[in-house]
Amino acid sequence: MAPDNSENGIEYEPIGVIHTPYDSLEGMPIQPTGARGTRGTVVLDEEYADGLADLEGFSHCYLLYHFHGSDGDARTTVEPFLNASERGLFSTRAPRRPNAIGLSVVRIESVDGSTLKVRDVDVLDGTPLLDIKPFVPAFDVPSEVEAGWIDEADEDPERRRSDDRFL
Ligand SMILES: C[S@@+](CC[C@H](N)C(=O)[O-])C[C@H]1O[C@@H](n2cnc3c(N)ncnc32)[C@H](O)[C@@H]1O
Repeated sequence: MAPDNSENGIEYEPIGVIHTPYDSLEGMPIQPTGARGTRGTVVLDEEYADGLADLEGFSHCYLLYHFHGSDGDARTTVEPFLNASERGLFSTRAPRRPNAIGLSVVRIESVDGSTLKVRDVDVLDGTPLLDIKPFVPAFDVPSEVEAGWIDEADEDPERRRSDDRFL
């Protein structure tokens, strides 16, 4: 049943769970570009299964989820995986944040009942799912893009692997 968010603050309930081959933070990819080909299964709670209708026509979708292995944290700087210096939290994708919400663009392989099979997943097995949205180039890809300090980062995001610094 959907949560009642009408009063005092916001409370989300997971709508499903993301299964992946990654059962440890050590050595896993840090972004979908580093997880190319990795298969995952998104299992939606039955009550939301009808919401997957029409998604099969899209090649990619966003998964929004809760970083369940990381405590929420109000610190405003972090040392990200890609650089050996502190950065402002909101210029990073670090999992330890005030609201531990992650997002990944993944490739859709199939939709079957309440199950969505995807590729290129960069999340831990058992990650609670908050939402799914289609990736739409006409909505989501701006014509000119700069990626700040990440454009000049020390490390290649495709090759860089995770550790447990954000536990
Ligand atoms: C840098 S974050 C990026 C995730 C997502 N693509 C984003 O931009 O929000 C990816 C890292 O978060 C960590 N991670 C993945 N799933 C997690 C989970 N469920 N709980 C805590 N940490 C997680 C792992 O260290 C992984 O390498």
